[in-house]
Amino acid sequence: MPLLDFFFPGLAPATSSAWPLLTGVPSIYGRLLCICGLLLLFGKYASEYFGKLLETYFTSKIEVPYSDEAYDMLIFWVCSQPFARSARTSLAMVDLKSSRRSNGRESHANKKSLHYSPCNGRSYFWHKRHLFVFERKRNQGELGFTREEACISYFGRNPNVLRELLDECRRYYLGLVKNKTCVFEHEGDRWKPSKSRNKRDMSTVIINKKLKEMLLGDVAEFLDPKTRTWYSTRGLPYQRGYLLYGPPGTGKSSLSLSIAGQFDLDVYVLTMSSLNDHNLKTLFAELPQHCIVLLEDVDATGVHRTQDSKADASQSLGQNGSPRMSANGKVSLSTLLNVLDGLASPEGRVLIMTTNHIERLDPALIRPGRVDMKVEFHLAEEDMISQLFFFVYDPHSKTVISGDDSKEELPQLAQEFVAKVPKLEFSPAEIMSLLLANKQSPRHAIASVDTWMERIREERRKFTRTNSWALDDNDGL
Ligand SMILES: Nc1ncnc2c1ncn2[C@@H]1O[C@H](COP(=O)(O)OP(=O)(O)OP(=O)(O)O)[C@@H](O)[C@H]1O
Repeated sequence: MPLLDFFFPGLAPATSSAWPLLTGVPSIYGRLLCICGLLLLFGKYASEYFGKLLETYFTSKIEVPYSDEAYDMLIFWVCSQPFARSARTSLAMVDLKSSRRSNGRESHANKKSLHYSPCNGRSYFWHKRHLFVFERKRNQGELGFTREEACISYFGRNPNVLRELLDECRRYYLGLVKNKTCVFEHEGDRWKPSKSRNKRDMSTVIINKKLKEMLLGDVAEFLDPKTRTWYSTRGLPYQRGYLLYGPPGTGKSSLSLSIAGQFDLDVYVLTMSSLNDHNLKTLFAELPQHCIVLLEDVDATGVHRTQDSKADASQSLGQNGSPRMSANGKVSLSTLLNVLDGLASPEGRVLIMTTNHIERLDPALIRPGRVDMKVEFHLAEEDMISQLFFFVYDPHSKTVISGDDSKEELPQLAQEFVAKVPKLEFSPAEIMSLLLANKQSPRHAIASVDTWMERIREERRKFTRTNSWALDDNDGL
């Protein structure tokens, strides 16, 4: 017993109380049953004990939280490994690589193919002459959210082996997202990678050439390492802000994604309507260096002007130092202004705000320093209509679609199309929808202009009526 207690502390009391029972049982079968029970108890206890001992002294481990991009790196690599295919309990997900492999032209057979990764429990696998254990757990987090966590361990005491494995996962993942723009969205106060999109070539966004060059030149200059040194020697916060404003469907979001693709930056999208002051501060504090923070439709975000828009950061703290929420639980303007200027903002952060209504924005939000360049987007004028036409039908364009008209005729057809579409009335998005609906035939697009215009105008009239009713209803309330 003392020996048992020495090796397996806690087991001896259990077995000692079972001993008199064992000796007191008169029947041989009863004794055998007791012995089996004791052996089972001992076996379970010993395996747990040795398992813990092994884990504590002879294995190395790295935990990877669900909210971090490293989680995706690990999972995508795991999915590509043979051991993942033989796991008996798996999680099924749509394969990120499938569209890449098929070069965008997915046949029905491999469309949205699934990949499987082991879940709930441990999977053992050999890799580069080491035995690893992959484990995935699900914990119940705050507010009832289920939080996942993965960990990878190996039998050995050199942590570099695990780091090298994670580095391999990282390289594999970067290969997968090559030519893609990684977009992050928030879940509570955590960033989570959402879908990665194919990089959008800058040439596919049609705006005034000079304006585009000016904007790209400004971003390039800002991201130049020399500029960073320039900022730091002067003690200035190394951040830049842009405001893209104009009617819906004029290319503001598309341009933001193209900039991200061109400069190989990740995009962090902030949806202000689902945030409060505390979450906004935490999310800003967790942004990486060199990224784009995209604040879309900033006028519609619910940011409201507080009495003290110039309040300092200390004022937004409650009595016990905890962050004070704005009155309606949403983000207050003062907090937004503070995080944009504040120390929590990362180095090299490019802020892009987009809006359809610049006149609704608080002047403090878009003052120089917070917004360094304002770019106005317009409805399509003559040159833009013509560029959109060539973009869709020009055989030299990357999105070539063979048409029924010869190439020589195209300039002539473009002129006809431009002559039929009124200037500064329709957005590029609307014109694109017409052209794409007739992508096989420019002639057909020209013939459809009148009916298309009529339809768009009617939709607008309906929309205005509905909106005015909604406003009347609100007035009534
Ligand atoms: N200037 C443009 N050049 C090329 N495509 C455009 C342009 N503007 C809009 N489009 C097309 O129209 C669609 C909508 O564009 P986008 O979302 O960028 O507009 P937006 O100005 O951000 O609109 P909103 O203000 O409603 O968010 C996209 O699919 C895009 O390809």
